[in-house]
Amino acid sequence: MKEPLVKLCGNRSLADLAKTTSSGATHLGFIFVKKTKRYVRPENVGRWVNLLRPRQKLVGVFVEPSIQELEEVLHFVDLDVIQLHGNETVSELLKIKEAFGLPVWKVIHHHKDGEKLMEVFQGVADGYVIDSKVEGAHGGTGVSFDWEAVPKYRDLAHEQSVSCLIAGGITPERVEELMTFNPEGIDLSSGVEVNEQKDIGKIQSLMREVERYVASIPGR
Ligand SMILES: O=C(O)c1ccccc1NCC(=O)[C@H](O)[C@H](O)COP(=O)(O)O
Repeated sequence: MKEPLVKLCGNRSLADLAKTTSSGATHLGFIFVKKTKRYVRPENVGRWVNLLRPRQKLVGVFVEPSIQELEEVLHFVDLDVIQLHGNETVSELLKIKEAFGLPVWKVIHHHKDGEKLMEVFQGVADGYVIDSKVEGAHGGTGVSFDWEAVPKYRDLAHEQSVSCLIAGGITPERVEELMTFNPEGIDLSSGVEVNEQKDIGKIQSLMREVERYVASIPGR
């Protein structure tokens, strides 16, 4: 078992980013989906990351973006990963990979055919984020799915030799329970927020739980 990837997503301000970068998170996420509550302007994100020079990988979250939309963001922000959080097709993923040469993570909204959908993206997606399916929303809902399903998603991604992060309603209080299913990585937004801002206390208590889990891995 390896140390889990930790993605802190939905950074909305320089203050949020200062808190998330100071944690041991491996990935920091930004929502570039217009008309959603965590949308951030790419020019602002470009400025923030230059001020902070984060060591962590930067992930841009999009829903069915056009190539032009992606170009506009990448002009300002040097993303490490493009995360597609909508109903994108294999051919759309291929076009995006060809256009930018960046790793593309596909979000699978957990449902009974989630595994079949991962098979469809085999050899194309460079990673997966498994999130809850909530009517009328794409992500950042604070709603979790049945974590009994985590091992099957993790193993399928492992067979494809790509990463798999679990998202949806994870909180510092519940992360210990989630870790019993040995996810490769976790992705949080609402669970480390208070009043729509990232909360340093919640981030620190999340990272303490993750460290406790890491310390319990045999051979450490
Ligand atoms: O966060 C949003 O507002 C959002 C909007 C549209 C598409 C995706 C969005 N969030 C994606 C994320 O990566 C979240 O981290 C993930 O869904 C987990 O969210 P939460 O349940 O709040 O921890």
